Amino acid sequence: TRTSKPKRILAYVEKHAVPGDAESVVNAIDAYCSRVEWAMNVGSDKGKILDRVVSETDPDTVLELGTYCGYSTVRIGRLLRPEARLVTIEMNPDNAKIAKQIIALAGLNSKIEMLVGSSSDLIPQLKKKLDMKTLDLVFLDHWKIFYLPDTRCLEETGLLHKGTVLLADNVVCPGTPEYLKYIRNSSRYRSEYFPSRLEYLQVEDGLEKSVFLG
Ligand SMILES: COCc1ccccc1-c1cc(O)c2[nH]cnc(=O)c2c1
Ligand SMILES: [Mg+2]
Repeated sequence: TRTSKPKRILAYVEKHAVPGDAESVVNAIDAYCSRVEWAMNVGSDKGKILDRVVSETDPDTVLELGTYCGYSTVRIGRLLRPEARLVTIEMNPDNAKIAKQIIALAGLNSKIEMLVGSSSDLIPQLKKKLDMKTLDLVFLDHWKIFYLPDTRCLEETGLLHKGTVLLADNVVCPGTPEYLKYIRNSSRYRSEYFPSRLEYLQVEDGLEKSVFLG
């Protein structure tokens, strides 16, 4: 097929964003997806909550699960200090190709590394592959059935430290019942739900913030 939704989003960003201006990239994607065609970016309402959590955490190391077109990758990356690092994992190579171009256009290549593959395969390799000591922030925004197994894997690979923040998108819509049940009942986390709206729509959704207690 000639174009795909991610390709149409990239074309719109190339036309309307200012190269090197991450904010203009975020605004261009929101303009396109609110006016032309819906896409599963975290969006601006939940994005403002994401911004606040990122700023309060002020992380040196961030892991994003689920890149899609790179909207939240850029949204997070624009708030990071120059020496901070964000690793984002995307399993769809076509999406990864588009996201790489959107991240480059935002001028964030120096802070962001994209890995293409399954999170379950790549998480165990993070420690040695990227000399990842531990993660300060994890943004879960990929397939909902992977939230819990990937969280268990992060625990077991020693990538979480006392105070690591897990922030999960879509805990209401489409919903992540197993993940919520685990994280809210575990004595190893302190969780808080931030109600919001599904991106570009009036449907309820929200973010679950969970602090690892060690
Ligand atoms: C493909 O379903 C799209 C959809 C349809 C209806 C409601 C929600 C969603 C949705 C919203 C999101 O923010 C998402 N974030 C990450 N991975 C997703 O699969 C995802 C799905
Ligand atoms: Mg999402």
